[in-house]
Amino acid sequence: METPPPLAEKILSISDLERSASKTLPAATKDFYNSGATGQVTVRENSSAFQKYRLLPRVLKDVSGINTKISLFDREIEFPLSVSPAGIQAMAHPQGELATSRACARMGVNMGVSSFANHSVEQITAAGTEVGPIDHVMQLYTMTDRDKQVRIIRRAEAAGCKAIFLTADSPVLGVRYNEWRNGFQPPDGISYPMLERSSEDIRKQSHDDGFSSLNSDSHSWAEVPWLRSITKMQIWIKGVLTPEDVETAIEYGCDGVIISNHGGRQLDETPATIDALPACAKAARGRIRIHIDGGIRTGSDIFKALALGAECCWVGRPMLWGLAYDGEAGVQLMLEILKQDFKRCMQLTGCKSVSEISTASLGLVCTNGPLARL
Ligand SMILES: Cc1cc2nc3c(=O)[nH]c(=O)nc-3n(C[C@H](O)[C@H](O)[C@H](O)COP(=O)(O)O)c2cc1C
Ligand SMILES: CC(C)CC(=O)C(=O)O
Repeated sequence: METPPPLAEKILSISDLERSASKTLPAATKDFYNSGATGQVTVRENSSAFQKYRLLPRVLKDVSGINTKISLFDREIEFPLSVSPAGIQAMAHPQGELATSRACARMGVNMGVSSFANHSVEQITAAGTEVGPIDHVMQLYTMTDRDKQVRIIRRAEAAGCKAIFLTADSPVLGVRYNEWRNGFQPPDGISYPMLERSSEDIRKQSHDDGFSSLNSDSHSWAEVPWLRSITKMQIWIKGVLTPEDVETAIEYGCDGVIISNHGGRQLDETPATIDALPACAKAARGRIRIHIDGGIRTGSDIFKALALGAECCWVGRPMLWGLAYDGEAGVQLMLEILKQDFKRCMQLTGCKSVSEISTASLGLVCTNGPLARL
């Protein structure tokens, strides 16, 4: 009898991908990837908050030849999405970040490289650029060892990264019951080349202690002028949720902010990023780039985020699910699903280019009453 093809299951959506990938992962890895902090309130709300909004299509509009592209780092990307920096991708697939980089390049989107990557920034950028045009950004934590931090910055710059994404929401790790219950540690053989940590070093400590020993809890906005003084790369702040911090990022001359709660993995019960976005975008008044991540799982989520003021969205877990499902091809499938879904959403709402997406296409669901226009 013929054996069925290995990937016979039809993956049509990111939830299909999540379901299928989660079955293939060891329990502690699945929990590490999928869970968040404390009561998981923000993890859940990041996705469910999108449901407050309804799409208001304009009909009988010619949507042949629509254009989903946006411009970022002086280049066009295929649609307003890129892959967030997320650590320890080799647990999902041995090729980890190399596979992600290739898939992003093939699909014409950009990628964030985590400080906790399992391949070096040089290997990751090379893997993508061999496939096609792609820009990378280097994610950075404020570290206790400043020399090591400078080495990461120099290496990222030499490898062609366009920006530093300074993660600002993590002076310490969030309260993650799953990691503590499971005694989470990356499996043997997995290293952090950017942090100059061998697998042996990593396995001497709990994940939480390992993080605290590398990262400083005495960070401040003074990081920004310090970074400016040592690099020409753009400086973005990742983890902003308030208009006040958008204003401060502008004062400090940052190039962009990512409206992010770290996928609900840091402080639980922060607002869903889609709920934090409108006030942040309003405060920005076009003076700084506003991007968003957290809970984005469909093309209409991307559409709603753009309508509410984001220039581009980023996804973390969907990439990890893609990797676990089928390595590079799985990440490509994830991006293909979101791209096609976003394109259909634009066509069905009557938007021919990304610049036409606005609150005119959104309504807000009210508990007792008609849909409110924004
Ligand atoms: C397993 C995992 C590891 C992550 N590692 C990092 C990291 O090293 N640095 C960082 O700034 N954010 C990290 N993040 C957060 C992502 O960059 C991003 O903010 C988040 O995943 C977006 O939410 P989503 O997963 O719902 O798309 C990580 C997220 C996950 C799920
Ligand atoms: C590998 C981790 C320390 C990265 C992180 O920021 C996270 O788990 O959310």
